[in-house]
Amino acid sequence: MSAEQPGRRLDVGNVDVRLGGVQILRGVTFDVRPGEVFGIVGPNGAGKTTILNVVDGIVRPTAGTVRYGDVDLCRVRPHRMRDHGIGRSLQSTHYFRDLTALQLVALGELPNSVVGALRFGGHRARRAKAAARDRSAEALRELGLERYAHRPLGELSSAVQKLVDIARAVVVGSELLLLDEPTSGVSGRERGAIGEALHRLRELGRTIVLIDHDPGFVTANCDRLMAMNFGEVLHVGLPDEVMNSDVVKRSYLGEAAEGGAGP
Ligand SMILES: Nc1ncnc2c1ncn2[C@@H]1O[C@H](COP(=O)(O)OP(=O)(O)OP(=O)(O)O)[C@@H](O)[C@H]1O
Repeated sequence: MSAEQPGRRLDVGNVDVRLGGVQILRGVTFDVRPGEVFGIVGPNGAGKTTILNVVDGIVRPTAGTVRYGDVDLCRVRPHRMRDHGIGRSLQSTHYFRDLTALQLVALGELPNSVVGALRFGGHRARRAKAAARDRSAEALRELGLERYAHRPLGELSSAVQKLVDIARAVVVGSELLLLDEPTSGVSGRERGAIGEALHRLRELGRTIVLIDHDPGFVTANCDRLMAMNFGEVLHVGLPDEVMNSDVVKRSYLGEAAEGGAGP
């Protein structure tokens, strides 16, 4: 990407994580610039999801720093990340198949609706609920999904279900979106729709950190990539540079480095 957009930068510095006596992350350092799509790649168990868990406060680092602009995210509780503009997609929407697209997106507004009802009751609670509904409909529109608003998720294609959940993440966090495998379970043909949505979100000034296993998808849709293995960063840089670096080919692509198939 060229000149940096205005906005907040995510800075992860020297993060270690130990869980159950096992070292999961070691010295992980990277930054995500405002308005960029930043991809994290690596084999199963490399520590990718743990990084998203550290950023949104579900896992606390045993050492290191995580800052978003001037906010120390290590001091923010997970349910307060929304106050700092941070939203996250679900790995699967399977348990919500009976909800309509609009209802799933509105789950992102639930804390505001519930707080409104408990605090104010009656008329103001109804207003808070209507505002939540409007905001959810707007997030669906932002991703061109308004025609699915009243359809149950279970009737929609995997790609559209993923996009609806990304719209829910947008409702939760308006600035920084953490997307865990947005193309998993989505056919190659439909992945283009996910890529287009990422570009649209970026045009609207949102910053995206995503994990994905599809080298073609991340190369086509990310501004920069970070490759990991065994809880450590192997390489951060432009997609082609990372995917073609010797250390990544050896550690991540495995056989591909010797002329075989990739993951
Ligand atoms: N709560 C936990 N307690 C102990 N070990 C854990 C815990 N959570 C994750 N791990 C281990 O940490 C390592 C990294 O897991 P993580 O889910 O971050 O990897 P990943 O790169 O996202 O993998 P995948 O691509 O399969 O989702 C794995 O070996 C995993 O078994």
